[in-house]
Amino acid sequence: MSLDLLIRGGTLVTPSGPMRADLGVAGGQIVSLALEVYAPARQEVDARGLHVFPGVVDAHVHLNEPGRTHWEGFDTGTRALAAGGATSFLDMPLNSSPPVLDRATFQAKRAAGEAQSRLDFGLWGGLTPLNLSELDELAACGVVGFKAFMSHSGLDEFPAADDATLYEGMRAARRLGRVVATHAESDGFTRTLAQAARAQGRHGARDYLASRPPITEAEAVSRALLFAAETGAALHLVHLSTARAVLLAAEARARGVDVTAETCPHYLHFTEEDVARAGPLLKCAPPLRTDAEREALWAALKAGQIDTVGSDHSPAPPELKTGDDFFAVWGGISGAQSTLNVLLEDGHWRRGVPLPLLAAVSALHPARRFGLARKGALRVGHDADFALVRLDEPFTLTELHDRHRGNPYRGERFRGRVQATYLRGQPVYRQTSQGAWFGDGRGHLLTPAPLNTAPSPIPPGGP
Ligand SMILES: NC(=O)NC(NC(N)=O)C(=O)[O-]
Ligand SMILES: [Zn+2]
Ligand SMILES: [Zn+2]
Repeated sequence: MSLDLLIRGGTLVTPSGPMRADLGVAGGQIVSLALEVYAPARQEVDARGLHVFPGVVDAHVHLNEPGRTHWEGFDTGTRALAAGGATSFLDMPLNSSPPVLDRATFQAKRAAGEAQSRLDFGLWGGLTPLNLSELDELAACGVVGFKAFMSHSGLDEFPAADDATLYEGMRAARRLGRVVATHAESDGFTRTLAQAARAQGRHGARDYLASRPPITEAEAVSRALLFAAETGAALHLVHLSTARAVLLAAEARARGVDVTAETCPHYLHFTEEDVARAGPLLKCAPPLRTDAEREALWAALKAGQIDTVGSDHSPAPPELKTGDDFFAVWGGISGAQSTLNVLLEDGHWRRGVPLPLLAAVSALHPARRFGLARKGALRVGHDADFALVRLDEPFTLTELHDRHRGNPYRGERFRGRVQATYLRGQPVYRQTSQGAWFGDGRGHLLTPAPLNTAPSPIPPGGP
């Protein structure tokens, strides 16, 4: 067979460990994977000295198009993702305007993505008190799952799911074979604590952090787990910020609850000290935590208790990210480009996390969990989605491609630079001596295969 592309001599990061092998691509798919591939190829890439990672599948981004493209859109957002080694992503139903709550709003976002996205993308639908009757339609459209907020989302057009809505939504999701994702912070807790602080004129960064303590996450996670246990729904806990919450998920899973846990690069890289220093660029909800909490999250990840790492890339224009009232500035961190950088520098280099586990949380597990059958692994028959990475190359992250200049990772030092990213065998990003190069291909909408059960864990500590 003749190949379109041959990646020669790289170190492939496979679930069973790093492996020196050639990778042959035809028709956008991986067709051969062997110590030495002899077939003729239209193009050959010398990957000696490089690691070949499965393309990152970022299951949590907010690209906000249509309607708030000036916050972030498919074009700039997917440049950043591609430069960070991502090849597919799942876009949240907010903060695009209107949010994705029914067929018409799904179609509008789908059209925007098909016109502008450089990467393959799936879409989350919303689960709010406004659209319980639209979940069947959204499933028929091909959403990967339903996203609910258990506290205020920041936008009145996307109201939080009260208990009855969340419970009914889970029953529907179970019937429809889709995952429910929760932003799990207790509304009662956070609302009261925030009001008390503001009433006393306390509105600094530390006051904000103190208004969302770990118990607010643990309480909401427990409630979501109870509802998942009762309804049999598949639950995905997004952006867990504490090891306590991760442990609650692990215990529930041991009891047979179909639950997966996500954390984000910012909880693995920054701490509350950084929030006090960097200000609103590091405001998010749930907020950044202590150094000890960050270490506990890494331990949980190493132990296989964290299934996925998603960026929760959620930028806003600079005017919404400034101001003296920390409660009033927009919450959300720009991190689409740096997920793999954080996993490699903080995980591989500093804490000895095995590469297959890093590939699992960033690619294999999100692909499995959300039914993306041909994504997430370097495997014959899968889409030829991968990133070429020079693992030991130190660099300072200065060239960022997301919409706005404000990015908390700007100036951070990492080892493990992405040299090139390929989507279905086509280059979408390349690091050149003149800077970044981007291809002009467009991504496809990804719709989920019928729901898989929880991802098969990689043994802790690697194979
Ligand atoms: N509306 C948002 O983009 N919210 C996001 N913002 C954060 N995490 O601060 C989120 O995922 O909750
Ligand atoms: Zn959230
Ligand atoms: Zn989010």
